[in-house]
Amino acid sequence: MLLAIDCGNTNTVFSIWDGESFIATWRTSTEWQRTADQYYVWLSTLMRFQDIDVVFDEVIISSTVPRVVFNLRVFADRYYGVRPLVVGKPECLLPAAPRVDAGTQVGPDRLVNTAGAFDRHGGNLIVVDFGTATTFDVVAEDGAYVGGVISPGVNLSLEALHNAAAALPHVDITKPQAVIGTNTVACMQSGVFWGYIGLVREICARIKAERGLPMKVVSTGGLAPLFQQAEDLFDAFEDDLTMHGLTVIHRFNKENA
Ligand SMILES: Nc1ncnc2c1ncn2[C@@H]1O[C@H](COP(=O)(O)OP(=O)(O)O)[C@@H](O)[C@H]1O
Ligand SMILES: CC(C)(COP(=O)(O)O)[C@@H](O)C(=O)NCCC(=O)O
Ligand SMILES: [K+]
Repeated sequence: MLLAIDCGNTNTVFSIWDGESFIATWRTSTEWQRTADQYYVWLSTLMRFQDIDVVFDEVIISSTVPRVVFNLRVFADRYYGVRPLVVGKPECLLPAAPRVDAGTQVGPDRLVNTAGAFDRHGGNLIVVDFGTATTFDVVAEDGAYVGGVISPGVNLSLEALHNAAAALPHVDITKPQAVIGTNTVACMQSGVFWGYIGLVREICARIKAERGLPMKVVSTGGLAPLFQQAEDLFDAFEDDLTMHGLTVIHRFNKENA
């Protein structure tokens, strides 16, 4: 049984893959201080609660937060006797090598999204991931990551307004009824929500023009559902894209080890 761990800057997701489907998925906040023992107590409690009695013989990790990887490695080793595969490390093979500037460290989540999206849709894709940051990953014809765009995340933008302006409150994002807000909260939600609609439309159009090709746009990440219901920006929405990518990379490494 495979345990797949996707650690973003805000949330860490654990999924159990039985070779054909995910039998369970749990989410916790990302905290680099969390120890191997704390991960185990948390995960084993949830597994018992859902009557899931499985043994992990493989673990794969993607982490945008380098500091958490050490404790996740200890967790895999101490409790399951497994040496995990860590995306971005030299020993973890990728189905297609990224084509970027020499010395660039591409975020592992972006490499994983690329592998997952190419497996499902083939090449010439834009993957938009609404996580802590909003990232655009450009996937070439052959499945290679060839660059992209990093924008501030939706919640990060709202937090920045709140932190920098004394009179602006903490606000949760939602789709506003109108563009013209008639109170402070509505004004802030409108600025961020409709601003993001414009950002996504403009960036995707420019990427397509730069590549000179028709491209499919796939969305994923914690806040993707909010934008999926809003406008015709995406050809597909996949909330499990990163997890799927982890299983693709895991399979590729097994087949090519
Ligand atoms: N179901 C949800 N509803 C509302 N906000 C969410 C939900 N899931 C995640 N978020 C928020 O969306 C943002 C991105 O989350 P996530 O995709 O988990 O980020 P990351 O992968 O960078 O850790 C975070 O600010 C998080 O608080
Ligand atoms: C851009 C990111 C911060 C996005 O992280 P996330 O929103 O998934 O937490 C992450 O992919 C990262 O740290 N990337 C390294 C730089 C790069 O990808 O070019
Ligand atoms: K992201």
